[in-house]
Amino acid sequence: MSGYSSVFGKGLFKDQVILVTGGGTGIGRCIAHELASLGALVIIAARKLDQLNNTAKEIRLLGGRCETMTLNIRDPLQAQDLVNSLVAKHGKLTGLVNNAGGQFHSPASKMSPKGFATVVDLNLMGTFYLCKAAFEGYMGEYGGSIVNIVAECRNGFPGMVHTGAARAGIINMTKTLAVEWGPYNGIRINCVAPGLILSSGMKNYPEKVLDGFLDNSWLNPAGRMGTESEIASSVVFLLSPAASYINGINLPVDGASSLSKGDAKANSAHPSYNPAGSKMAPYIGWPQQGGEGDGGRGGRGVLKELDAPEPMMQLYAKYKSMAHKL
Ligand SMILES: CCCCCCCCCCC/C=C/C(=O)SCCNC(=O)CCNC(=O)[C@H](O)C(C)(C)COP(=O)(O)OP(=O)(O)OC[C@H]1O[C@@H](n2cnc3c(N)ncnc32)[C@H](O)[C@@H]1OP(=O)(O)O
Ligand SMILES: NC(=O)C1=CN([C@@H]2O[C@H](COP(=O)(O)OP(=O)(O)OC[C@H]3O[C@@H](n4cnc5c(N)ncnc54)[C@H](OP(=O)(O)O)[C@@H]3O)[C@@H](O)[C@H]2O)C=CC1
Repeated sequence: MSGYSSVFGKGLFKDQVILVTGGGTGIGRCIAHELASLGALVIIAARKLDQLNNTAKEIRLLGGRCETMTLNIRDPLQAQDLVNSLVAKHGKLTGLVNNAGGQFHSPASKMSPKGFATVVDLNLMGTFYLCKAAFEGYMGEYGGSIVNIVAECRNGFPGMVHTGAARAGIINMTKTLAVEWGPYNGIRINCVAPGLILSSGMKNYPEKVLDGFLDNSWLNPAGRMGTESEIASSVVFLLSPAASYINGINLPVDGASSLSKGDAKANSAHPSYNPAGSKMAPYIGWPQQGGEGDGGRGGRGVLKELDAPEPMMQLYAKYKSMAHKL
């Protein structure tokens, strides 16, 4: 169609040098492919060089540009060195995707302090090191765009308290950096929060946990897991000039599963797990006008506290009998 000009096209990132951490596998690999197909020179970095080289080879075979560098994101000096040598070689670092990360499944009650700290160190600290290195090594002077891959955690993260805390920290850090760094030649920094994604990352989980992920599909309005491409396309958008006025956001890409999550089973390993119902007394704000006997049904001239199907009314009556008395 004539008269329209869209940034979306093969040359979208043609002058860009974009670093993708964890770009050898899974979601990072898919992001690297997508960016290279749109013209970027993609630098993929992680610990295992063989995986990185395989991905770089795939990209080059398809006509894209990709280089590899080894990196442990838990080491701030490695992050700094990598950015400095990359900028020395290519003259710029216009984009950064902090995708490397992960965790293990464990109820909080069974998690050691070191296990918690390890995952916070990997995800939260690792992301901070790379952001800071990119700012100091290039973006602070010339601008750029950063996307942090987190995990959907808006309702907490039952079964993975460490990563929920770390990712929430990244989301908040992102907001702060958007404000602090926006004025530096328009740095933009945003998050993408994947829900359950069919990716190589799933290989890290034992069968029982995977069964739990699959079981959870009924809580997901999409009725399915997501794809790596669904994450990559969101990253492409946020890195692109089409998102030039978007800064400091977190974009959940989860089929709305985080809006419907209610995974009370996640802590079932603890001996005090009580499937019969919570022992925490509910708070009910209605005045105790009808007494407890009517279960909030009204009648005898008093206010009806709840208008619901009978099974819910019975539950409400139970809650009323447990309720905090103020
Ligand atoms: C249940 C239903 C929920 C439904 C809703 C879900 C919606 C979203 C789902 C999101 C799913 C997420 C998927 C992904 O993220 S895929 C990416 C996957 N990749 C990974 O996760 C790999 C991550 N793992 C690692 O990188 C490392 O294992 C890790 C960094 C975590 C640890 O490596 P490190 O070598 O540093 O650790 P150590 O072995 O030295 O151990 C340090 C302490 O941590 C404890 N630990 C480590 N692993 C485990 C484990 N599997 N279980 C328990 N504890 C563990 C270890 O014991 C050490 O502590 P202690 O010395 O005190 O014992
Ligand atoms: N798949 C899913 O359902 C979800 C994934 N996520 C997140 O998305 C991101 C990508 O996950 P996914 O592709 O599924 O899983 P993968 O396990 O395939 O990807 C993780 C990548 O991170 C790299 N990595 C891990 N630790 C380090 C480190 N210390 N330094 C440098 N690189 C590291 C790994 O490479 P190497 O081992 O070579 O270092 C690997 O390439 C992760 O942050 C993950 O937690 C979030 C929510 C859901």
